[in-house]
Amino acid sequence: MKILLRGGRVIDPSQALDMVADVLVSGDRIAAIGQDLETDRETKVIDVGGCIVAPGFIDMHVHLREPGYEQKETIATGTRAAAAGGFTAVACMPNTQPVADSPAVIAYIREKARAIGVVHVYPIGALSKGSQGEELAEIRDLVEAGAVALSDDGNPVMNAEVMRRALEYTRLFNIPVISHCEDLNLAAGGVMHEGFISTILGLRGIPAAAEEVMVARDIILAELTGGKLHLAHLSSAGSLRILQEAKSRGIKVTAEVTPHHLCLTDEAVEGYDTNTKVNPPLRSEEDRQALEEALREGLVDALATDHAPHTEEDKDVEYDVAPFGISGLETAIPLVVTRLVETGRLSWERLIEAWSCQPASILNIPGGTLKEGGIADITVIAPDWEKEVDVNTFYSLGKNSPFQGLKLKGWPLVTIVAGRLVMEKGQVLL
Ligand SMILES: NC(=O)N[C@@H](CC(=O)O)C(=O)O
Ligand SMILES: [Zn+2]
Ligand SMILES: [Zn+2]
Repeated sequence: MKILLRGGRVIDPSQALDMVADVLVSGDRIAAIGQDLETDRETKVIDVGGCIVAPGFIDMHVHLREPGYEQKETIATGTRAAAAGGFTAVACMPNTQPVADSPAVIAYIREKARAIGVVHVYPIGALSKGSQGEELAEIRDLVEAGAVALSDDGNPVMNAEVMRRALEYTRLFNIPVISHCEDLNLAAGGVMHEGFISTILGLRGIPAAAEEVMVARDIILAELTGGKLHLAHLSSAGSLRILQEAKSRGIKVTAEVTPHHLCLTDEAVEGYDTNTKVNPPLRSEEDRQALEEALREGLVDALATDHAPHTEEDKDVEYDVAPFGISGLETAIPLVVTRLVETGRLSWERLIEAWSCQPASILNIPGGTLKEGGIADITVIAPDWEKEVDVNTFYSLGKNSPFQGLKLKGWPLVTIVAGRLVMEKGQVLL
């Protein structure tokens, strides 16, 4: 099977490539990039004139919910949501039931993904047993089973000594520790950003400091141990100042931001829509602008959705008791394209670097490049394709999006995974 993507703007930051060209896929590999490539009768030709052709987007932070919470999402539905959203690979968080703290759960996820998934799935192992933050998980076993990183995401690691040992031990395997930075005592029962709006709405706030003190702590521990630290879903300007200082001193730390923290602020909570309830919370406009700038300049390395699907039942309750999370995979790319790329605040090159090259490099997984001979994971985006977000068309079981009804441009047009056409014009083909 061959596929020819004809006449797109091919942007591959890994090779400093930005030109109008054809891309030929043969089997599971990139066969050639060039002008007017020849085709034979077996080649499926897709006209991508006016579109962006990029190395496959990798979402390094998703919650697939399986095993245990299959009513929220499954590996089958979550990977289809990823393909529909323009992603060729996802890394999935271990806060399942049971928690992915054993080789058996990691193996289960990988096997299920191989059998019925439509994009690559890289499991992240739990850092501590049951993600309780007390006793380290069997890290060697998790890595041998295929975990690409360790995290207790969903929960912070409150015990600094446990975090220290995780950062120390993971050095042996050269994998990152992904930290959900939240001091639970400071966050204490909060449900949104602590500020003027939380006061007006009468909702309990989570101060930015709850994140920032943990960012500072984890960076200090990364320096102490030499371990690789990756900071998940950063939300505040203060976190970025600490990150800046750490990077300027050469500490091994990387960071990600989400589309929702780049596109919304705490003002979105004003209608008490529980789909705006997310952890960390949507923060102030000043924070949002700082995140945008940090992504643009490369202080923040990567974009990630933190796709956190929940059922309508889960979310159809009072703001105070609703679970945290946004179903993000199927709006992520058009949100960032519409708000940041089309407005000239983020280049295509930087977008692709942050959502393809960097995640591959941070997790040390295949992808992030269109090099000839490499695996054919490709994302095509149609910058001019405009349509409204409709959660009813999501492949994800999680319809919990605060972006319902929003008109966006720059939808993903084609997703190719290991040479297989898995999505065309928004329709998943497998
Ligand atoms: N981000 C969220 O609001 N929710 C995540 C947990 C997490 O990423 O911390 C979830 O698992 O639902
Ligand atoms: Zn988290
Ligand atoms: Zn998460």
